[in-house]
Amino acid sequence: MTAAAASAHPRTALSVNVNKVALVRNTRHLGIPSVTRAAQLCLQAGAQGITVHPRPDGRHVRAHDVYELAQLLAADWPGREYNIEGNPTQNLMDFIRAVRPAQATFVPDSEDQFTSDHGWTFPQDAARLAPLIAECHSLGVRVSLFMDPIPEQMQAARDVGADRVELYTEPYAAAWGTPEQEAQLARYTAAAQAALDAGLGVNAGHDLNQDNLAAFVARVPGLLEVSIGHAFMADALELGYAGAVLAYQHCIDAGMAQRS
Ligand SMILES: CC(=O)[C@@H](O)[C@H](O)COP(=O)(O)O
Ligand SMILES: NCC(=O)COP(=O)(O)O
Repeated sequence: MTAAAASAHPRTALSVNVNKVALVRNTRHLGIPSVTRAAQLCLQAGAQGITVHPRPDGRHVRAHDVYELAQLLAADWPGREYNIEGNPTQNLMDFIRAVRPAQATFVPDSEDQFTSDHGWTFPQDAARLAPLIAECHSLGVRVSLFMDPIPEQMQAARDVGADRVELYTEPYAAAWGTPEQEAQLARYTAAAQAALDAGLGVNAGHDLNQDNLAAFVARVPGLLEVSIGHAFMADALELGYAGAVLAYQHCIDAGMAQRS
């Protein structure tokens, strides 16, 4: 990538989601594998951030993890970002008020949801999100809204006060390697451009992996951050945390090199 191109496109940041380390840890009362050690090793290897999604049922990341990770990042990694995800009408705001992370990602999940599978919808969700977004801003916290890749929804996300959107990428991942792959990429490219046109930053996440990441980075304009957990941790079981960070950074750099 030329220097001019590099300066034109900020490098897409990798935020490692450590939910699944906590999931395994919770299957015994031994405290291993350590969530904070996983984060430390990922940050040492160059990850630009750590993401957690402390769901109300405590199935994986729990309150103590949220606070321990906040202490780790503040003490050892002041330049890296902490991204806390959740539903702001459930338990998320208590964590945001206590921790004041770099970013809060609002996700419209129900308490017993298997995993995140949809974004916010406007105008229906605007009235209840606006004051919560304003409160995050008063605390100095950036707000990203988890969104489906629908261009027509992006201006409304901006109008409610969001700084960024996180494009929900499961449909893209599910189409990878099928005849639908290109159509999905075009869908996310259009949604990202609409977000940029509305003055939003663009994040992305859910089911991104080493196979589908480079093409996404190459084609989706203005991609500031990808948050990756499930596939990352599956790869880390084979590569180690540092090896997985390097592998995913390689995918990001390969995608950056293909950007026009
Ligand atoms: C919002 C999203 O897509 C993921 O960040 C979410 O954290 C996945 O949650 P689980 O790890 O509980 O599947
Ligand atoms: N916001 C997406 C995220 O943090 C991790 O999603 P996944 O890679 O576990 O699907």
